[in-house]
Amino acid sequence: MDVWPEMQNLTRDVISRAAFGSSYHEGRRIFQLQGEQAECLIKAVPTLVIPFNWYLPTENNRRMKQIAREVRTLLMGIITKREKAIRSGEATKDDLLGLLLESNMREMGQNGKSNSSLGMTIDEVIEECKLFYFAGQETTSVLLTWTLVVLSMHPEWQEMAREEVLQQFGRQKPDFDGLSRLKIVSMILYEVLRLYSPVIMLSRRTYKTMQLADVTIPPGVLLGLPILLIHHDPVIWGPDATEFKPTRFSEGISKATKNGQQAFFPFGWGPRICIGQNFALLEAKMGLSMILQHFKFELSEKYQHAPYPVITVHPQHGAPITFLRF
Ligand code: HEM
Repeated sequence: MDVWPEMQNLTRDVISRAAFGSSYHEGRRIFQLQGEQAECLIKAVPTLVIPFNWYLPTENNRRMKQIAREVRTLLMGIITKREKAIRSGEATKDDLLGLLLESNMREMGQNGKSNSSLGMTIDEVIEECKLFYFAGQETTSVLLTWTLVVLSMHPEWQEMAREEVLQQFGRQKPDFDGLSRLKIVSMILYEVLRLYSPVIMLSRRTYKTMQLADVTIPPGVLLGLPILLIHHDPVIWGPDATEFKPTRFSEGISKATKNGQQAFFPFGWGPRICIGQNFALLEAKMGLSMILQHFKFELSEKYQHAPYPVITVHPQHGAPITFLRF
């Protein structure tokens, strides 16, 4: 089976339930559209050097605007339904959207104005929802897909991970405490995040003159932080930088590099570090543990190794893997 769409469905379902309380089916169209939007964006990137190209009514630009409108309408529907349910006391408030709306309504209420500058506008709530839909699933499905591919290529690590999982949980459903104790599985996930960082690059703009070693950077300069490149640099990781070697993380992240340099940042760094990193790692450990508990797996003959970036690193020709129940 091609595990790539399967992992996408899994992580969509998880984020949909955790963040929006709705089932995967309710968000299905939004996910399809967000995926198509990412493809359109990638197509548009080479044309951005043409001045004002962004505003031209090209087919790609028109489709992007259409998608943005449709996603907005769909999210608006979910939000208004939820606002009504909160007001009538019918809604559960333990998912992200519930918490966001409830706190927003309280904020607005306390300030006695519906347009209080302290609350969020409906557009801001929509933007937060879009970000969580995208940030919360695409990245984690990529992590799980590459983990299954890499463990198929390295059956000895697959077996070690399975042994650890079976020792911890047997055939029982994994729980939070047990998942936090999985050492080999964590090392494997870190190594996959290093070699196949779902996000390949971050950007930052200087807001004042900055000094970087002996380079002075004026305000307003856009800097690219090439995560994937740094994660593969032999100067930092050693001559085996491109090899799958989870043992480099056996004493934690800070000891994984050659001279203790902070060079592992798949979730970003600083004040804007990924808000969902613990959620993502827990989800990946849970998904992987449940697969390892029940299946052995290997790459199908049809598999072609071709990681390529569509905002995150996708397997270009899918990830066909054969599963054997045991
Ligand atoms: C393997 C999985 C994931 C990876 C590799 C990842 C990676 C990242 C990265 C690199 C950033 C940008 C940080 C920066 O600009 O410095 C980010 C931001 C963000 N991520 Fe994740 N992420 C993952 C999973 C998740 C999940 C599961 C959620 C939600 C539950 C999530 C929500 C967010 C949000 C909301 C932001 C924006 C934070 C901000 O701008 O302040 N991410 N993520």
